[in-house]
Amino acid sequence: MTDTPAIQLTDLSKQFGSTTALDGVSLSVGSGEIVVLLGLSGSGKSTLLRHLNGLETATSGDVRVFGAPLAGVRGARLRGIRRRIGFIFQQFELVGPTTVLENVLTGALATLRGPRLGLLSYPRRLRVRALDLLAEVGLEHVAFQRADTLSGGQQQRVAIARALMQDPEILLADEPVASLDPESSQQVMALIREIAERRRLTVVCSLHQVELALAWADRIVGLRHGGVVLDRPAGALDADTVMRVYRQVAVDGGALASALPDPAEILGFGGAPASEPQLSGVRA
Ligand SMILES: Nc1ncnc2c1ncn2[C@@H]1O[C@H](COP(=O)(O)OP(=O)(O)OP(=O)(O)O)[C@@H](O)[C@H]1O
Repeated sequence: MTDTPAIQLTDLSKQFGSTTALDGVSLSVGSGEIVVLLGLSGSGKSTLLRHLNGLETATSGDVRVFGAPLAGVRGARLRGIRRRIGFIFQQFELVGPTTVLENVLTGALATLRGPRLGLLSYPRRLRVRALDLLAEVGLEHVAFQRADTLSGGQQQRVAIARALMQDPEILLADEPVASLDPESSQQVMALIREIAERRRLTVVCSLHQVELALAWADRIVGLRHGGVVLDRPAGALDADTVMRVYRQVAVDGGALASALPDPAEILGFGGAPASEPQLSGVRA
């Protein structure tokens, strides 16, 4: 790990009109760290991720990636930063009617001039590289198949290969297994971890599965109403502890809450989180 954090957020806040999506988030992620963001639906996970590659601009506070502030960065400089950051999404975002290989190749578009249409419009060295990446995610045998003929788990692996075409140093993942069955979810998460370790990537990934997060992450950051309420090494937490916090939140200060230890005590924070009426986003 280098001394400069890969990601540094200082007092980051984001307003969408009257909605506070992020509320004074400070977070430092070291190079090579694998971090999971947990939190109820609407707690700000996607908004936080989107700030990390300049898809959102902060209302206030500071976002630094590789030590460089993102505020006011536009055009070629922003594209240069984004090239170092891969992003994978819940719905894979593949072009269904085109081949798997061409989908992977689109990951290199930011490095090329002009539009590309068809496999042969990409330089040979990139086609070779895309095939190598498909082999890395175990899908070289479907390279020439249409992307929309693959299973969800396979499509997410194609999306991972596409992100790797950029040779990123940071990988952001927004609920990458939310559309997958439990077995495919395990496989995809194992693959991301394996690739991240091999390539020494910094990973920030939002998830809704508490058990999976605990088994997979180096560190867990819990968001609530756009603020950080938990930041601990995964090895220092267990599912019961994390779920107690969700339940405490869900019972709105009722009987279960009073029967449990103060979450501030469990989590090492100064103040207990306020009540949270919705539990619909918890899919643990
Ligand atoms: N572009 C937008 N315009 C207006 N409000 C937004 C926008 N993006 C997010 N929000 C709001 O900001 C808050 C945080 O949303 P965000 O999508 O970051 O939550 P999340 O934790 O990722 O939720 P989920 O787990 O459901 O994906 C929510 O209240 C949401 O409605």
